[in-house]
Amino acid sequence: MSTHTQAAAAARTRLSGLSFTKGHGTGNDFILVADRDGTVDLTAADVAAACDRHRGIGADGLIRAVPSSFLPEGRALLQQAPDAEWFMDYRNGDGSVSEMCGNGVRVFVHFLVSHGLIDLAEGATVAVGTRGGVKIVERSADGYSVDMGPWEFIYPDAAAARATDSLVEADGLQVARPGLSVSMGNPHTVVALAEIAELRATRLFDAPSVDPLPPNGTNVEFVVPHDPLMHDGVGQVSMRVHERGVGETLSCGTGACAAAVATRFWAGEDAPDVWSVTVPGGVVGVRFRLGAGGDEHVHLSGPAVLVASGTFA
Ligand SMILES: N[C@@H](CCC[C@H](N)C(=O)O)C(=O)O
Repeated sequence: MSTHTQAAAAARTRLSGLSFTKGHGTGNDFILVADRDGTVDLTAADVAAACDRHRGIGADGLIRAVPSSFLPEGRALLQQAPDAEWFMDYRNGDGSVSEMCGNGVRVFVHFLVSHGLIDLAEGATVAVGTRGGVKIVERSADGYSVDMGPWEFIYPDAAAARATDSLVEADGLQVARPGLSVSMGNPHTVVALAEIAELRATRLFDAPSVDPLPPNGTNVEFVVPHDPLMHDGVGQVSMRVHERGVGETLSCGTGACAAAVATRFWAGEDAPDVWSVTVPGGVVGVRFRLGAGGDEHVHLSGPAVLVASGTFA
């Protein structure tokens, strides 16, 4: 047996008997595991085996729902937000950790509600602990809306000078394109393309090359601003994404936020504060609003769907 096969077999043994639920937000899919007493210890190999689309359940990522009090980073968050009872322990499909997942946090809250772990009426909010800080999630009539907090440029000096911060190459694109790197807690590099045909022709099986690569790697979004850019006062973009630690996904919530940040920046002063981002798996909404501290927050809205529950054999 190869080393890889042995590691996968060992991971399957460790996962055996674990209950899970499968869910998605606009096609960005997750395995969700409830860990009420903080005893589920998953290695990167376990997560990769579970997310394997041929030999596992298959998913873009795995989310462990664990009381914040069981994790050092959760306990630190509880000091400032004692109501952030549950922590979203998010891992990418390759087992790596990310700071934040915008689609995942909606599906996470829907999982908590559906499993009776929290009560959340329509219009009510819940505080969720994440590695990217506490996020406030509101239940709406058709999904959830998340206050993702403030955004930042990863290279603020380049953005202030309206200079290119990186060059991005991908299969199917003839020449390297300028990228704008935005942090939503996790890193993103956004590239504008002129036409939908170009977006379709871009091949995202392999990771695009980004030079320079932000210090912790990056998720790469290719966006096409619609023409006209606005419809009924709402900015419109189409997007495809190659996610760090995953590959191409049908949707990325933090990526949609970064795409709206970048397109609004490129569009200038008259650009709207409300955006509709079309991804291969559906449509998510992005809205910019002032937070209580006077800084600008990004709000992400979209659906959350649970499709099946089971137990690892
Ligand atoms: N799909 C997610 C983002 C998941 C994390 C990302 N791959 C990273 O490594 O930062 C989303 O909906 O935001």
